[in-house]
Amino acid sequence: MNTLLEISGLHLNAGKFALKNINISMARSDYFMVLGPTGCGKTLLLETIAGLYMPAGGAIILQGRDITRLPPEQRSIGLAYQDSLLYPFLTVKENILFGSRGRGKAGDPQIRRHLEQLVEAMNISGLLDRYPAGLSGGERQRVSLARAIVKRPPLLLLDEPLSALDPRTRGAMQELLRQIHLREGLGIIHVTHDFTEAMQLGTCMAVLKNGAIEQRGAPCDIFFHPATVYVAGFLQGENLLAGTILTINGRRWFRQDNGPLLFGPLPLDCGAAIADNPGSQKRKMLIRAGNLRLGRQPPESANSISWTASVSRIALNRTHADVYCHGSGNWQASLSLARWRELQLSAGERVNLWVNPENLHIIPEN
Ligand SMILES: Nc1ncnc2c1ncn2[C@@H]1O[C@H](COP(=O)(O)OP(=O)(O)OP(=O)(O)O)[C@@H](O)[C@H]1O
Repeated sequence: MNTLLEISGLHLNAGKFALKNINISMARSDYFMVLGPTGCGKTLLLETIAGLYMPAGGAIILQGRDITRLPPEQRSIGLAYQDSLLYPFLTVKENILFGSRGRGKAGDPQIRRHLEQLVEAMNISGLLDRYPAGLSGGERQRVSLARAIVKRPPLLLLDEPLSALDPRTRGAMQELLRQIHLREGLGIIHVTHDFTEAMQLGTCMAVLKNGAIEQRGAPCDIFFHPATVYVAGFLQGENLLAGTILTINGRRWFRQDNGPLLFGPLPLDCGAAIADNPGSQKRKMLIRAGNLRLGRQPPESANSISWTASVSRIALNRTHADVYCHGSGNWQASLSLARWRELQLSAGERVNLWVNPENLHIIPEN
């Protein structure tokens, strides 16, 4: 891997809060999402990388250079916040060039040329002579992004850059960020509490819990294979069952607590939790709603684990329908709109639910 940023054993004390043993390794081609609930330390992490806080321990290496103790202006890192303040008495153009002006680089022909390309690509060339007061939220956000990247930093840090935008502007900004990432060739660390955004943009992801990284990996992998109940909960894991792992004739099964269902045989790779720690122990099992199948007829495959339940309600979304059922527990299945229209389901109806063993994921209880 062509490493852009290597953070190892980073510790930061901030009053009663601490960032603990943060390890991140990313390439220039990575779009790294940091995900977590409010107060878990996302902003502090970005600000420590940017140099606004001095860590108590650990190292931050950017492009092979140890920047751990350097002041922010010597780090070559761009930082943009959700509500980045623009200077009200400066035009958009002056705002974008502000940092460069302070360092005597605003007249640099390379920066000027880059500014022209950037404002064109970000669709803000018509705003350059305006003042921040009359700009919309989406326009302000694009201006603060342009300010953060005009000097072509190798690393861009974004703190919830999309959360104040309406869904349509957010979609357009996501596309813009993707293009900037590819075209400008800069690594991005993007902080959010929205896991859909993390799934849509990220090539890698870290989930934070109380100042420490709880899980790190590819977004899709974390989505289907959360390592802990905390991560499964934060990623809104839909069917999270409590139960026990049993060994029957040398094969492992999951028995649902307070219910009749037995799931298995479990595949060997259904979660490190069992391989490491076999025996009859308490576990959680996750079935993502998209992996829970639903129909009027039982499944055709003999390998599927199936049971019956009643439809309690149906919630329509833009791209799919969530069908909530009750029977041997509470269940949520996600159907494509085409499948939902084909089935013509109604509340109270009896249906078959089923899941294939390869879609069962086991998580330790704690
Ligand atoms: N300078 C500081 N001194 C002391 N405590 C701080 C400081 N900055 C932040 N904190 C505390 O550290 C914790 C983490 O804050 P941080 O802003 O990093 O959270 P966050 O994950 O970004 O939250 P949000 O999603 O709400 O922005 C919070 O409890 C916050 O009050």
